[in-house]
Amino acid sequence: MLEPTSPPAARSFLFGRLTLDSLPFLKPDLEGHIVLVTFLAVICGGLAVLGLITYKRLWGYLWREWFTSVDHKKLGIMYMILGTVMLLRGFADAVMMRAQQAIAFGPNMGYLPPEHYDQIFTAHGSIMIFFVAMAYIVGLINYVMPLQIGSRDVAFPFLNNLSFWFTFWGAITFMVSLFVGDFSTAGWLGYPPVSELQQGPGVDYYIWGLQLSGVGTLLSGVNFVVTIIKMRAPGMTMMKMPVFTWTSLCTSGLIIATFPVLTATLFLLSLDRYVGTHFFTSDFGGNVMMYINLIWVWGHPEVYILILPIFGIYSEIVPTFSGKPLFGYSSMVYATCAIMILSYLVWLHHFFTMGSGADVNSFFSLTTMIISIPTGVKIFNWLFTMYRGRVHFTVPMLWTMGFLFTFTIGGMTGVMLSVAPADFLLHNSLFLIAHFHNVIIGGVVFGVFAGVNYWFPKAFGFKLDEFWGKASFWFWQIGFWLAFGPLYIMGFMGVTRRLSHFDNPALQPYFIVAGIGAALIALGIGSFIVQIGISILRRKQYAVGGDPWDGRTLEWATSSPPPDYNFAFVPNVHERDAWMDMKKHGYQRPLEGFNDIHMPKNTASGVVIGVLSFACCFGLIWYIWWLAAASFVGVIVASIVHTFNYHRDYHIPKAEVNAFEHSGNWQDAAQGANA
Ligand code: HEA
Ligand code: HEM
Ligand SMILES: [Cu+2]
Repeated sequence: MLEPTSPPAARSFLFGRLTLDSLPFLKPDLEGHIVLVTFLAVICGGLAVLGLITYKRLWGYLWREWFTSVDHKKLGIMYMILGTVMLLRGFADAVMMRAQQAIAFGPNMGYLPPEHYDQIFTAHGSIMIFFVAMAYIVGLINYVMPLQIGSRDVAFPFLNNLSFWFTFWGAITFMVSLFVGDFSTAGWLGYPPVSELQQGPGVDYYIWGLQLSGVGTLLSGVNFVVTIIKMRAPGMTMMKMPVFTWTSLCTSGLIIATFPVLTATLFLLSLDRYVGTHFFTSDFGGNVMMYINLIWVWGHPEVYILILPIFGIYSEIVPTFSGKPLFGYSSMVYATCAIMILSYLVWLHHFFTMGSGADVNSFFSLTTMIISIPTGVKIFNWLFTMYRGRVHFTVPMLWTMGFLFTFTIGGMTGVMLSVAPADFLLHNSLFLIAHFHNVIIGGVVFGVFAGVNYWFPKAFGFKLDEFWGKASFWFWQIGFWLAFGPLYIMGFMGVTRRLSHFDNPALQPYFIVAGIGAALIALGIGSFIVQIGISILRRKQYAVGGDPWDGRTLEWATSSPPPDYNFAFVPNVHERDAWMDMKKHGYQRPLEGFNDIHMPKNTASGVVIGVLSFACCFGLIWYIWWLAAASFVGVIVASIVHTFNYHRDYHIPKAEVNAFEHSGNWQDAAQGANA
């Protein structure tokens, strides 16, 4: 039997099992060269960025205004930047897989050996879920939700900063594995026995990267729930909350209930790997199915954690650009809650084929199908909102239309998979791969782009370029169908997932089309980056006021970008769509009578605890025990020291508030609407 760890001979006290052989870019083969080129590119790019920051003397500014910031708006933006950088990484992995599968037929083995291909799909899947989709979602909730409920920050601002750094260092852990050591080959959910028996540090990178970011996410979930429950503006009852806030609440509830399961499961897996227990392999009474159940008890709700806030984004965009209140507000809220609860009752649909028997399968089949009903309620509510509305086809609305079309099809193929007997044929086929990219790209990714285009003017005071926004949309939309349409077809023909080589040459044309689709998606990502760049260059021309879209919810009641304190006076809420209601009643922004505003102060503790936690994880990954122990003690000490910091708040003097409220930053609603 394989030993879970490498032979002790290669270990030293100082460096644990880290040796020069652990550096893949020193290996003289093709893979070594690929990693070397990537490594050099990253080093050069990194040095260029660091050099530029130093040259422009930005370090102090970044440290004071961003890294140590507890402002939910800045943290939100940092999450969005993290998500975008990781999207480039995750997409690079996808392109490598598409290139391999387009050429590896018959005698041609392609350019990636199987163990490398396996690392790539594992890294792609886990990066896309944890560091792209989750980072984007936590970022958007962070930015928008406190503004929507008329609050000045989240409930625990320091915790928010700490969450970000945990997530950030989790992402760095994954990135380091590219150049030092290797990565897990066990898939994005780390199934044993592979995850238990794979030698080397790969699985440990996976475990500790996810532990760091998982704790960060859990803390964000707690923060959001408390914020939404306790910090709403006066008059905003639960049933007057904006739908995005509702979906954020439900998602945070799901996070609180499921992420501890992930943490515990990965902890048990690390016991199996580090101290030789056997929770998840058959020796001594362990059981693989235990892991499969636990990981899906987290994994299935996770996909609804991703989609619920995105549904919230569409629920804000559709009414704004249809010039009507959302159709069926209450049914939207109840549907969200129903999905939240149902998402706990379906996890077994991921392993219908693993021997639960017909009765159990039927139960999970039915619960899965039932989720289509609240989801359908939402789809029809959006359509009825548009019906007889004056629909403006702005870029956010375009993404929304693309979502309605694409996601509905992806949802339907999900329902096909939920038919247990059909799943015996489709499980682990390319049909499954097409299903979930269909809902994740057509739902989550499109929604993030819709949300970014919608709220960007709020965050930066200027709109994003329309032409490049539309270009990005069409490249993604067409690229998606070319990339994943062939996978549906091949899935029906029985082609399974996670293959790095094929014998049947008849399949090659499908994979080539899929490759072309990925190329179009690359153009879509490129257009998005050009869109941001051009808009920054033309920011004067694209400048807008506080309320560029004639918005309905409170985030549009303040300036763009909002001041540190969000609202000089906390708004009073009387109706749903509070800001639209205020506008209808001839709201005038008060220009006098300001008070000092009590705000949380920035702190370096989050940065320090984040770095030390990463050092601890790195030590654990490489068996550098002194580093792990020292940095663990460091984390505890830094946390205790932080509790003795009594300078946690400050007041923005009323003179400063007064100056801002009279400044050129302000364009009032009426002006804003026409800007
Ligand atoms: C955002 C992510 C997301 C979302 C929203 C969904 C939504 C759904 N998923 Fe999917 N799914 C994944 C991400 C997601 N999934 C992932 C990542 C995997 C695979 C992981 C892996 O193995 O690696 C997976 C795998 C997966 C499986 C396992 C298959 C297998 O391993 O063999 C199944 C089986 O039941 C399934 C079903 C469904 C269903 C029924 C929905 C429903 O929620 C869809 C509901 C929506 C609609 C139906 C469309 C709109 C509705 C109407 C217009 C109303 C009318 C319609 C009807 C009455 C039918 N999914
Ligand atoms: C942008 C275009 C994308 C392309 C071209 C792409 C391509 C691929 C490919 C080729 C695979 C491997 C399929 C196989 O097993 O044979 C894969 C797997 C996967 N992808 Fe994507 N993907 C994209 C975006 C995304 C996004 C945005 C997410 C999630 C947010 C995602 C999540 C996953 C997951 C979870 C897996 C499964 C990994 C595993 O098997 O362990 N992908 N993708
Ligand atoms: Cu599921």
